[in-house]
Amino acid sequence: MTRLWIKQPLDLLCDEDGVTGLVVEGGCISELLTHDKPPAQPCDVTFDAREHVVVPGLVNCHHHFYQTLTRALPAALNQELFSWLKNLYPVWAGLTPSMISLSSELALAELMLSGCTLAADHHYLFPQGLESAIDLQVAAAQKLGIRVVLTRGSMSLGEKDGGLPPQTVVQTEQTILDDSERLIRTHHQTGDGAMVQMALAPCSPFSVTTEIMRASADLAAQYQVGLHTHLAETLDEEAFCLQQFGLRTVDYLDSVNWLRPGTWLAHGIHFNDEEIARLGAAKVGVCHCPCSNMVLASGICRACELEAAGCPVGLGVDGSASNDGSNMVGEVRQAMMLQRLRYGAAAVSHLDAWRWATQGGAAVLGRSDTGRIAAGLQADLALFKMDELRFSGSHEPLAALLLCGAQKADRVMVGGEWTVIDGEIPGLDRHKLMADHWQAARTLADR
Ligand SMILES: Nc1nc2[nH]c(O)nc2c(=O)[nH]1
Repeated sequence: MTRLWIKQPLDLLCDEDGVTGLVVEGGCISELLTHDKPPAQPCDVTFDAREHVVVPGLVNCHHHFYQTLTRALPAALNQELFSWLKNLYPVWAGLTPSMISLSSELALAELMLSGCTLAADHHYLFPQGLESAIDLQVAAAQKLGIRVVLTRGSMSLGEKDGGLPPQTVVQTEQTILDDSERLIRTHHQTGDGAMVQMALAPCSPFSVTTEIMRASADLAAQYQVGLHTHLAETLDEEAFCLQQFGLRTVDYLDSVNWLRPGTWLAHGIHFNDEEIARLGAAKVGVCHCPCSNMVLASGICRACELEAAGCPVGLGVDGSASNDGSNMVGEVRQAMMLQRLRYGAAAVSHLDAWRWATQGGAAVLGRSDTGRIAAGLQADLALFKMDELRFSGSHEPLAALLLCGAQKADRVMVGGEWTVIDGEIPGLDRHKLMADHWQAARTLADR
C-alpha cells in the first residue's frame, strides 16, 4: 500500500493544534504529524505542500445538476421562486438522457475544481424517457471520482390538484416509490468510504402530496437512507402550507414524520424561534444556500441559531438556475458574508464558514468518515495555492482564501486519489465537455 506524506503545508484546517503534515495510506489519513516531525514509518511518496493551504474536502449539500443547462435563461431572470419555477418547469420537461449526463458531468467538474469532494444532488424531473436520470448521474460521478449523495426527487402534486408544477412533470406515487426502491437497491453503498449513496427527496410542499412525504419517510427508515426536501425557502411557500394544510412548515414536516435525524432541508429560512428549537432537538440538518437565496431574494437563513440549537448546518450552491454557478469555495465566502450581514462581523468568522462547508456538511449528509482532517478519516482534501494577484499581500491564509475570494483548488483528493491536479481533472477534456454542454443548453432552450 502506497504511503503518501503531505509535508509542511503553508496552513492546514484541523481541530488539532500544531499539525505540520499528514500521511495518507489505503485511502485514509493514517497519521497526523505535529511540530515538523517526520512520519513514524518511511513513505513512498512525498508531496511538498509548502505552497498549499490544506482543508478538508468541501461538502456540497444541495444542487440540481440539470439546471446548469438553464443558467441566466431570459424567461427566468429577475424573479422570485414561484414565478421562476413556473417559467422553468416547461423548459426542464424537455430534458433528455444525454442532457442529464452532460449537465451532471459539468456540474460535478465545476464543483471538484472548486475544492468539492462530496456532493449531493436533488433530481426531481422524470418526464417520459428520463427514467434513467439518476443511473446516469451515478455513471458521471464514477467517471470523475467524486463522492455523491444522489437524491431521488419527486413531484406528485400538479396544477389540477392545487400544486405549482404542470401535470406534464408530475408522477404517480407508485411510480415514485417503485423507482426509489430500485435506486436504493441498485446504487446505495453503506459504511466508511462509500462513494455513492442514495436519499429520498420529495421536492417541496407545493409540488408533492402528503402521501408521498409519509411514504418516503417510511421507505427511508426501512433502508436507512436520508430524507431531503426544500423547506421554508420563501414566504409564498409558508402561505401555501397554511392555506393547503392549515399548518406552518415545521408542523407540516412533523405531520408527515420527517422531524428526525437523517432529514436535511434545503434553504430553511423562514423559521421562528420555537421552530428552530424543535428542528435542533430533532437533529434535522439544514443546508444554507446563500447565493441562491440572494438571487431569488428568498431571505437569509438563521444558520447560527439553527446550529446553536443542535441542527447540523452545511452549505449548498443550489441549482445552477438560481446561483448560477457551482463554485463551492465561492459559496463558502458568500455564506460568511451573508451570515455576517445577519449577525454582525464579530459573530461569524472565516472558521465558522469553513466549518459549515466541511464537517457541518458531512454531518448534514450523515457522514462521520469525512469532513475533517483527523487520523482514521477518509483522505478527502482540498489544497489551495495563493499564487494569484488576488492573494498578494494577504496574511492569515485561511481567512485570505475567503476574504480575497479563492475560486479554484490546485489539488483535490478523494479517498487518497488525486481527482484534481494542477487545477485540472486528469483525463477530462473540459473543452469538449463545455462544447457539448453548450449545445445541449441551446437545444433545450429552443424546444
Ligand atoms: N431554489 C430552488 N427551490 C426550489 N423549490 C422547488 O420546488 N424546486 C426548486 C428549485 O429547483 N430550486
